[in-house]
Amino acid sequence: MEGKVFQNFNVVQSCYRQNKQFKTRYQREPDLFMSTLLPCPREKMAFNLNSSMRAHTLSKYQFVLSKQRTFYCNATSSSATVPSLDKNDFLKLQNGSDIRGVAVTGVEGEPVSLPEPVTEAIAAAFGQWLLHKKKAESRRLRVSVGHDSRISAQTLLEAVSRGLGVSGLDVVQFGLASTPAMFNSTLTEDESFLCPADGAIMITASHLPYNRNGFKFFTSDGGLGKVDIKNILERAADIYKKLSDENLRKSQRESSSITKVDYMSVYTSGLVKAVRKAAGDLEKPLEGFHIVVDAGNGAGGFFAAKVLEPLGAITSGSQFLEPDGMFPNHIPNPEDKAAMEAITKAVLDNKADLGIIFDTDVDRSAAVDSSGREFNRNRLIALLSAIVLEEHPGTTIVTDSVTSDGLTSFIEKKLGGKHHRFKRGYKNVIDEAIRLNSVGEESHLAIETSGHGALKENHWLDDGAYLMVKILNKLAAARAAGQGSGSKVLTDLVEGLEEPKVALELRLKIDKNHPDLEGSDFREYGEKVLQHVSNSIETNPNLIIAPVNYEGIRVSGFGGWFLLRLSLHDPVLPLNIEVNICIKLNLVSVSKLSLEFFNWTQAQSEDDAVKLGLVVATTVKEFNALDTCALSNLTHSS
Ligand SMILES: O=P(O)(O)OC[C@H]1O[C@H](O)[C@H](O)[C@@H](O)[C@@H]1O
Repeated sequence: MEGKVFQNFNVVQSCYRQNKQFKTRYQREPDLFMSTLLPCPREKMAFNLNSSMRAHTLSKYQFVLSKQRTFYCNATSSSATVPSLDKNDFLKLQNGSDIRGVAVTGVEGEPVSLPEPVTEAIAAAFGQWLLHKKKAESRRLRVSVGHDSRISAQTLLEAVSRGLGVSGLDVVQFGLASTPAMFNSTLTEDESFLCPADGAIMITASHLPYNRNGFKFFTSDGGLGKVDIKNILERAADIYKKLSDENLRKSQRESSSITKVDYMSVYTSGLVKAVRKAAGDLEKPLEGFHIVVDAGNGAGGFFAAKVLEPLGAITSGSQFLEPDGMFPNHIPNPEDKAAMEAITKAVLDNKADLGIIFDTDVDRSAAVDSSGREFNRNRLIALLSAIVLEEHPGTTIVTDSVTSDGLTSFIEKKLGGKHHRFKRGYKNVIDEAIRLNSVGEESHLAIETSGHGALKENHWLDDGAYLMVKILNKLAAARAAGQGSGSKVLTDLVEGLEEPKVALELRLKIDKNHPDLEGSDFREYGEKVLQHVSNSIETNPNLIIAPVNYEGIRVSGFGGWFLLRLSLHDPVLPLNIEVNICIKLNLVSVSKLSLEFFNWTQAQSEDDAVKLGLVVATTVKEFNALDTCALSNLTHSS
């Protein structure tokens, strides 16, 4: 592996140079350090504007002039003011285990909630949190920072780097990167790439619209969870307040080195090595395979040129590989219908063996076989389960709560594994798999219908690219064993998976301001709705409440099931309904398996879905704060 540090420069505030000893002392005492060193708002805003402009201008020439250069950013006065924000404003930026907000103007009714000063405070807070966590380290800490293709990426990258500098941490900028690569950088042992990083920040808002952005944080223990994110936002609110303290006007800033590193080359070479190893150390195990990639103009374009091509695959027909934060072609999201249609079309048009699609920051993925069948949602889980259960017979597969009944019988009856249907939320699913292992139940795969999937062998990292590597391994191994080419080996692996005829998700909004909430939290109201549905259904002889269920209420009946639960983030009760009428095939002569028969089963399934919808509509009708329009549309569609 060749070390490629292609740019290295230091951002040093001249006024701080005399305080070298200060730095060493306060590195160990972050709170004191922060309260003493934070600059005043006016200086700060000026610093933001000047430093980012100067850094930008200089960096253009640094590539040409030298590999290493030190320059100074002096804060000057400005009339700009930092908007007044309190702890609640910061806490509103939490989205489960991520931070998300509006980073640029342009969408009516969506004011910017993640401006540069807020970003700086959040990054400084992460630095402070990391210093606290790594108290025992005697050396200076470093944090890697990467971003996806969003139009606000560069501005936020600069603000994050300044914020980390405020906390006295060194910054290693990776540029365009994937979320899993950022986590990986906390594990890689290679000093020439300044790895391992003590912490990593990915600037991304996954598949959300162009005006949004946000952050994911990692240490070598994995992604930070909800509790730590809340802690960081609380710290950020305090830091931000101190930024407005006029008494700190004369404060000085820590020096911080910022180094740019081409880390994606390390990460991608790891993926290439994994496939070669699985194929018995063949240099080009995918030679002759035609695989098209759709990156949706996110960060995943690297997969074609840096992973597939070195392995020998033909990638012509790949599309939307260039980063473009306006996402002009489709949303980079395997859960999006238009996105899946686009990759399916590319596979069919190019007569490719396989199609691969990523979300914006490559922590999710899906695939399409040569006939245009999607490996997505339950079918992707079934495929990965089949691969993992071949390697680890009997292992437990942990999934989210909206997986189908057909998947359970496929995993348990066909593959001989155990299906543990847990909660929605990739972090919940991964943490549950880790917990199971810790109490002696072996689990090697945690995967969501959203396309987030993590393997024990890959440090429980939800990596869309690594999921695809597992699929490529299967293709390459089958070819090496002379078991034919193309994607048939994959399609055969999911043979027997029973898929629903009807699968729908309705998202029923709770009006947070409705008087029926009586000032209470929407979650409390949502829980009341769920309790009421449960009580009403208990006595219904046509319906069975799932005895083991980890969120909301899951009910079977009318040839299918529904799950009503509280959204992880929004004032919404998502309702999933799936129906697959079961016909005993031995009672139906093969001649009847015609289009007519297919249409009949479809119509029956739709009727059953409506019946399940009606059950919910009837039981929730007294809850006036719940918007049931989507349910009415369904039940009146029959
Ligand atoms: O609860 P919901 O609103 O349906 O959202 C649930 C989803 O939220 C985010 O997108 C997470 O990344 C997913 O892991 C999770 O499944």
